[in-house]
Amino acid sequence: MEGGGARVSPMACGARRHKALAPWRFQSAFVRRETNPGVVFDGDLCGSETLQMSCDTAAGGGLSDSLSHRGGVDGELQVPGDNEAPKGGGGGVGGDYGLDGVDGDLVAKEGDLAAKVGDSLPKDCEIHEGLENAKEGDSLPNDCEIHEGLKNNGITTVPHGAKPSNLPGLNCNADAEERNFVGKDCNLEGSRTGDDAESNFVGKDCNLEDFRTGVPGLRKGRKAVAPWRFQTGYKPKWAQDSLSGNRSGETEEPAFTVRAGLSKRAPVMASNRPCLKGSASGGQRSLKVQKGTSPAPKKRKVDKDDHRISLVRENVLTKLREFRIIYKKLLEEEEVKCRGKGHGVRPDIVAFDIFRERFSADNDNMRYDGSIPGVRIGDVFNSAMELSVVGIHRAQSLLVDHIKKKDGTCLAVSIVSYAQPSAFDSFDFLLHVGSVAATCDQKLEGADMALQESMDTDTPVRVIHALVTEFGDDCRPKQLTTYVYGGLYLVEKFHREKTAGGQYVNTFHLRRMSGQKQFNIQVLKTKKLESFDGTFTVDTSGGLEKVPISAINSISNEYLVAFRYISQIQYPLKYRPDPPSGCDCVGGCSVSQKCACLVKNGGEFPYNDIGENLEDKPLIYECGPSCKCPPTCRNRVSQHGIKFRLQAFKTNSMGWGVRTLDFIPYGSFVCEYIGELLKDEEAQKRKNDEYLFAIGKNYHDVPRWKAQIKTIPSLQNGPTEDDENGFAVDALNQGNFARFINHSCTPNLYPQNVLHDHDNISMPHIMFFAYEDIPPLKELSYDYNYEIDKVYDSDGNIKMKPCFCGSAECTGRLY
Ligand SMILES: C[S@@+](CC[C@H](N)C(=O)[O-])C[C@H]1O[C@@H](n2cnc3c(N)ncnc32)[C@H](O)[C@@H]1O
Repeated sequence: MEGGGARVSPMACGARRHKALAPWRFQSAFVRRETNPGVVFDGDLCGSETLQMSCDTAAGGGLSDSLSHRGGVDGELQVPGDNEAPKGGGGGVGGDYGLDGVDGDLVAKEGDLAAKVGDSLPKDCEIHEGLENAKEGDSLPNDCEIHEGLKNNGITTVPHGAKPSNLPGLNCNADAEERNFVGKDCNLEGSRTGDDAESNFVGKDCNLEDFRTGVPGLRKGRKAVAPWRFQTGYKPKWAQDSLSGNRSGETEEPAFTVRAGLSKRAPVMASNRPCLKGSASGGQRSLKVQKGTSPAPKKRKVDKDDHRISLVRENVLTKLREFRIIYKKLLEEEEVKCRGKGHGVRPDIVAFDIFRERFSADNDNMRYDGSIPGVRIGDVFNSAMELSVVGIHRAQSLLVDHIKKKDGTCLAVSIVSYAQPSAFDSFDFLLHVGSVAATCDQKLEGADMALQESMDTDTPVRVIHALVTEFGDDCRPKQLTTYVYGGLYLVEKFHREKTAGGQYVNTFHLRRMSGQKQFNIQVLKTKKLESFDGTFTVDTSGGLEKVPISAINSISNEYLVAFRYISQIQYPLKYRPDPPSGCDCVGGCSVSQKCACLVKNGGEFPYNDIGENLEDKPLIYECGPSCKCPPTCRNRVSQHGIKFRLQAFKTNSMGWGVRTLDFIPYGSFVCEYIGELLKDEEAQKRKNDEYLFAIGKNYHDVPRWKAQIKTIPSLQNGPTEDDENGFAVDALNQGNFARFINHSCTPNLYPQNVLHDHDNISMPHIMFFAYEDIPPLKELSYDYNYEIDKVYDSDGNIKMKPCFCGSAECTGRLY
């Protein structure tokens, strides 16, 4: 981190000194891409398909996936277990995962995935009772048992006697997570009953209390006025282009575009981001604005094949979206239940049942071997249930999914591989360790026999890589599993190896079929904790956040810089705002009841019925402490704090950054920018302005807010003195993890002005919302909105700083 920053002599700019000095960065006021009706699916990225499918999907609709909410709660989701990721776990997390490159989402490296004996599995497996869709011997190996209680989760095959460490993604602790699908004969009891399952999906102790409550204030910054960075009220360039029709970067033209009907949600592809023509909030981006260089949009020819393909793809994405919506709703219900009494049934399983009812016909008719139309190599799935939803691997099938042919023989059609790639491994070759035979004479059975049949008949097998990220510490190790579709493989050969224990292990060699798209994603390294050579902090918030905020540095031994962690804005005594007047909606707020808070919002709920803010607004009034409505009121969203698991991590070129470990649906509240409230003059005097965020100044700067402003009573009077001389939040010495969120020219967050605990529009809360669906492991970013060539040092010289966001739309300079 550099100190000093954009210091400017207060007088350097004449009357509006701040303006000249500071390119105020970080403005909200941006336009959602949803305004662009088209949904674009990404094409190749670096020679490979991207991991954005899940995003796309969600783009359409919505919802949160298992990961997200699991995290939501206590971060207990992932179960740890002393088992480590199998081979290659890699080396810790690290690197600039999200920002460098569009889809840098997940990332992994190539690796020979070299599975070792026991790697992906087992032998005497047990299927816990209640597994409705799995029958004994179904997809599994020898000597399997079925235990009670586990319904449909396809999860529980566990090898007798196998060490946890042999089972990637397997958790044997009480916290255990079932989603890894592997299971082991360990303590899944809880899971069966749903107890531990909840840990995985809702957070262990169901700390979902405030799961979807409010959002705090919002702010606007006036460009001219605000000196520093971090102002709300700005519109990313691509967002603007989406309105204007301009776009750039044709080289990143998506493979195809779906024009209709995906959903209310905005497209998410980075490649579809048009070039910005000028900032909605006043043209901060002087370079672009001055030059007016936005190229005219090029029309892409879409032929019939493209159209057909896009429809198929759309169908897949729609299913996934539907599933996520169902799942999200169930999570919310689960949250309510948790508040009341105990745990319920795993929502992902229930969601899948509901989904199946709705889409049963489709699934039944689904072609089941070979590639699945509409599913692309590199597509990312957030849970095993999602694999089933799109048809690449049935939920009840554990590691190997197989089908019965007419002649009665079984054919393996897909494998979920938990072999973790290491740094130099290749995805081209895969070893799958099947069941363990008691004697060398024993016949192949179940899934192993199906794999042999696939080998004999040259039947391609879909391979889904289950990438396990460990992110806890020794005491509370946790895992995050993300599934990436790797393409078709052929089973080349199989052999039996004698283990030290005298048993024979069925080992299958699979080779990736040539001619497929490269599978070159980088995988978050999942190094064994004990050999991790970086630094790791379990919770940088020290328990102040509902969800722990871990910090990891896998590129050096440097710990997160010291600062005082606070979870609420620090108001100097003299500026402490008064509590607002509240509404009287005892039974809950509604537009028809003329809720006083909704009236302040212009007569409408600012959020949709699942708490999403789908479009930035000049200001949002949430219900607050004086209101009579319950905490579950739909008009309380950002005030309930973070619900996604987020992690500070050391990037290669931008210092520390923040990434999500969960899937974050578009429109979701992510976090607040917390720090010390300062008057502008005071902020100007601070030597280090790297963590300053100008607030409350830009309500009237955004042309497209004009209509909305007319409906918000508090903004009727036009710019006030405070617009010129307002406040800033400084997170340098005290703040929350949001201080580590880096800038990107194609950000995935936007700041929103929100008020809930006071009514002073010059000091709204800065609440970040997801500008798009954000997949797990993606770095979070927002646009600092610096005005190029308008940042000065203390001698009045223009300061320049290169931008390392890595976006295709990068302007090259931070300021
Ligand atoms: C609010 S801090 C963000 C957290 C910071 N990376 C850290 O380690 O504390 C802003 C500073 O991060 C760095 N930074 C953020 N985004 C950047 C980008 N896209 N390119 C280069 N540096 C960036 C710059 O040094 C900037 O002044």
